[in-house]
Amino acid sequence: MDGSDPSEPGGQPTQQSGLRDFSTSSQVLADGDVFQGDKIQPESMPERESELGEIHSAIEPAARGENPRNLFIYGKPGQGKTAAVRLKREQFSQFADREDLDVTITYIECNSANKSYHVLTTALKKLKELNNKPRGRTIDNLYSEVFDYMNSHGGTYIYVLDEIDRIKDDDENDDLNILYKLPRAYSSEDLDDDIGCSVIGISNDRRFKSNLSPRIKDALYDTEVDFSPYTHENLRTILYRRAAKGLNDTEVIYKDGETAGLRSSVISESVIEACAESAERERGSARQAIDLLGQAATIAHDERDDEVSISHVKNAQQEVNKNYIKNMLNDHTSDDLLALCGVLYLESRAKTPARTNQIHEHYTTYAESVGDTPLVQRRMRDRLQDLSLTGVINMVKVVGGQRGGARWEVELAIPLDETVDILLNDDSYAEHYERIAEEIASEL
Ligand SMILES: Nc1ncnc2c1ncn2[C@@H]1O[C@H](COP(=O)(O)OP(=O)(O)OP(=O)(O)O)[C@@H](O)[C@H]1O
Repeated sequence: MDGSDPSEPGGQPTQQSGLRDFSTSSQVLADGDVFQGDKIQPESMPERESELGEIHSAIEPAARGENPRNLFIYGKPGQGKTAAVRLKREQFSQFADREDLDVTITYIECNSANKSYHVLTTALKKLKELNNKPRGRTIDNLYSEVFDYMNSHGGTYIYVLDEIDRIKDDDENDDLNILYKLPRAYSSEDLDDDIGCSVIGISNDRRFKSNLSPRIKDALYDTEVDFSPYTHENLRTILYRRAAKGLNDTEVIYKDGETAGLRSSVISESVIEACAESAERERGSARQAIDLLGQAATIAHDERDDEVSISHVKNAQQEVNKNYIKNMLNDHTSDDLLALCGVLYLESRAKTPARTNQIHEHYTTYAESVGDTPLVQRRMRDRLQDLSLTGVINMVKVVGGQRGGARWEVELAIPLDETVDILLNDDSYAEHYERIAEEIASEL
């Protein structure tokens, strides 16, 4: 093989052949990895100064040999919760090394450790630096092993439980629930008096707290920090720093220690503005803003352009929106999604804000069409409430209708076209929702 195009006499690749030359470099991208998922950890987060301060205050007692505070961090997706905790962990670990402090901060991703049992096996694997998680133990054994380890090694232990809302035990017994046990271990008989222990829980699910038993709530919620959605200005400065890292010939301009602008030959302020504006509209997610900029830069590179332009951003937008919406839908049950289909139908016919009885009518037809038993209106309204808590729809109570009573009004909070497109074409949804989505799409 000589790498030539066999379909062409003479073997030269052409535009028509659909083959593009590979390239080892890029006119715009200095390091595309900078925009990939959550691969790169920010070295500073000036937009989260006060939230970092709260994390700092919760951890710092450990430096004085006191027990650190339990902390609960809430915020919508992409608001820098994980990044902020990691940044503080890094900063504190360096300080602890310098000062020879015995503090262990263990980070556990509860998405894959979604039962108390799995959290404990993950904790043991990390604490004891095992190759695999321990197997075949009872939950009592695991608690004993974790506490024995802490008692015998001494020091202070901070457990970061990211996506803590994923922990759902089959056993309703609080005494065996990690969310009860760990935050109060410090004052229990499980740990020796000189051992410190606390929990930092991170969640993007507002429903989580309301579903906890009062005992767990009490144990877990010492201090709560809310990561409110990033503003347009926040997203702009986050994007400046990412652009300077990931794009060629681009640097942030600082004035008196503050971010003042961007100097670049491959991207203009207006393109950064467009990315920030789009992400702000979609609940101010930094992840989405960074994704969008990265996709736009990749399209510019693929097209062998020497600048990232607004039209690259527009092309990238649809793809990024779709990924974002898919992540949101993943968090919902089939009943939620059927109720959402009712909203989508009305939204596509410009009949929103809609009332629950209108949505229920379409929801019922859709549930029956896929062989599900429809919920009664009141229970379907609970499903709508769940969709509202994750930001898929807006749901407001309006007082003073025709009969003077209160009623709920609902409208879609995410882009209509992309949502319908996912239900219609995405492998995870199309099998169940394709027919329904076709009907909704018929008027788009
Ligand atoms: N202030 C910031 N400066 C630089 N990068 C940021 C900032 N905030 C967030 N990011 C980046 O945005 C992405 C999302 O952040 P992060 O994972 O911390 O969000 P999150 O709130 O934990 O989201 P989720 O609830 O979805 O897990 C990451 O790539 C992170 O590095």
